[in-house]
Amino acid sequence: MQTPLTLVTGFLGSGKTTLVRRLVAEGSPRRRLGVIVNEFGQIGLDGATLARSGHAPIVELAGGCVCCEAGSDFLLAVEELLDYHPEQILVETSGLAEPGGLVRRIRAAELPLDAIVTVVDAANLAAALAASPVTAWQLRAADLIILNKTDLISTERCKQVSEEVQRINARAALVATIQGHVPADLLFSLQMEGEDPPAYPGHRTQDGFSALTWSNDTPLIRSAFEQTLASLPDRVYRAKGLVHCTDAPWPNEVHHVFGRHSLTSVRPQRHQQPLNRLILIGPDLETLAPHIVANLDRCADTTERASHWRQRHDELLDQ
Ligand SMILES: Nc1nc2c(ncn2[C@@H]2O[C@H](COP(=O)(O)OP(=O)(O)OP(=O)(O)O)[C@@H](O)[C@H]2O)c(=O)[nH]1
Repeated sequence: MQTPLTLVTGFLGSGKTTLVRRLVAEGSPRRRLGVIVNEFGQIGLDGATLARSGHAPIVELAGGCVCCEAGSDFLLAVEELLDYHPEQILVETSGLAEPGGLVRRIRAAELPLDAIVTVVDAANLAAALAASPVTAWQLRAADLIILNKTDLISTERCKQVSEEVQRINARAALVATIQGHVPADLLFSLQMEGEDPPAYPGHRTQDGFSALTWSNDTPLIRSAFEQTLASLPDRVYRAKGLVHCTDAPWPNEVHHVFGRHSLTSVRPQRHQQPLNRLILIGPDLETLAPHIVANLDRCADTTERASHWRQRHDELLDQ
């Protein structure tokens, strides 16, 4: 029997990696997982995040949506993963992928597809729907909708958002979650019903989204960096990356989703090059790029403090 696939989709920052990370960390009863993770930006970050969470084999496809630019590499990624003999393959699409195009590829390759799972940021559904038609396509394609981040809204609001989601897709099962907490058994017992979602070729060019990559090799002043994140233009819907600040030796995983940001300290890695990197995603970021890059560059700490930090950082890693 061929290894079945489950697609995990959902708009930028909705919590797809959080869900997959949990499944990888907790493992799935009876199923050895393999993961394909697709990123819109040129630098893949989610693969490293997932690798820190467990032992499942992971293949990363960066630099475009798996339904279009990265599509030709998708089958190669499946083949690569099959060398590890997984019993279930999770495919995490980029936040801008439209599932119909990917389903078409999967069907053409005669791979078994179990179900499409769509993760929704319950606190930002309206913003995501306004940001791109992809949000509604992802919802309509779903067999299971995971209404995530319900900790950020009231019970009353959660009910309204559930109703809105059900107006878009009345067929899918709906589960409200915090941090993508869904039992693996529920997720892997799904079977696709109904017709395949339609494909929307060329959706990326119509959307006008772009990814801006920023990196540098000097540790940052935390307060300045946080201030810069807080004042990012509204059009930057999503930013993520890994940065080092001079107040601590550990790197920080950075997330920014529709104006809300967080920095979480993670395990250090030796000789990480570049020291800091951030990917920012939104429509037509080219015009904003010089301003954003200048503000981020200004967060670098002084040469003297940076050299102290490097010494402390290297000593710590040598211990
Ligand atoms: N408050 C809250 N934050 C959450 C929840 N789930 C995820 N997050 C946070 O939301 C941010 C984005 O989560 P990810 O899992 O990286 O989202 P994603 O959909 O994989 O993002 P992209 O791959 O960039 O589209 C991170 O800071 C998560 O910690 C939740 O239930 N509640």
